[in-house]
Amino acid sequence: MNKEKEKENAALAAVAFIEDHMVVGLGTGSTAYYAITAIAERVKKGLQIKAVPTSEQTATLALSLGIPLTDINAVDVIDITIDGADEFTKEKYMIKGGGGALLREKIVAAKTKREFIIADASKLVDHLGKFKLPIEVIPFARGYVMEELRKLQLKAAVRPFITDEGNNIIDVTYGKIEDPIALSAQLNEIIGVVTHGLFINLAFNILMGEGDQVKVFS
Ligand SMILES: O=C[C@H](O)[C@H](O)[C@H](O)COP(=O)(O)O
Repeated sequence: MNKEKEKENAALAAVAFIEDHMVVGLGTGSTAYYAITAIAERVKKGLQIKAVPTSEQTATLALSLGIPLTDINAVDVIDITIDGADEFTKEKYMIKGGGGALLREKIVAAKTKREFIIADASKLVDHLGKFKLPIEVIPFARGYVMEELRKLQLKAAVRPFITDEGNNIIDVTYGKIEDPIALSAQLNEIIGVVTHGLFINLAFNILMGEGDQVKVFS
């Protein structure tokens, strides 16, 4: 079974949870793409939802497919969000932000009742850290944060990319993250860090396509 089919199967399983009148968060990336196109198909058939996009890229895609959008600040709660991940463990710890959308994705996830993460089987890892951890920093703090990471003897590089919020991203090589909860707290303490790509206690279910099955981590 190929990776794209696994992504699509996971996406279709998640989209089945969407009901009329829900506020739906739309993720970003190549896996979320399958969910967005499946949602658009249901909207064409009469499904009534309002959607909150997690990036400008997703907003453009959703609008082009006829999915009605709303402002995140105009809703009290988001019922369901469907988003991808760069890596995840069976404890539902994740790294996100490979596509640079981590900040809005994290805000949307925090405001969501049921966050469904969809992925192909290659994203499941025993320990996070093979994927470089994205850290979003305000441009003014870029040099300072790089220096702080250097002091910790970490390999870090500024990504040639500006986020939707006008910030920079620093990708940090960890190799193996022993304690994601402690690392998350440590990174949040660095002045100038807006957020980082560690998502902890934010997924309701992870739906992973594996062969022609969809495995659920809850
Ligand atoms: O910033 C991007 C997001 O966190 C994506 O959800 C993540 O990078 C996974 O993307 P993909 O589904 O393309 O692997």
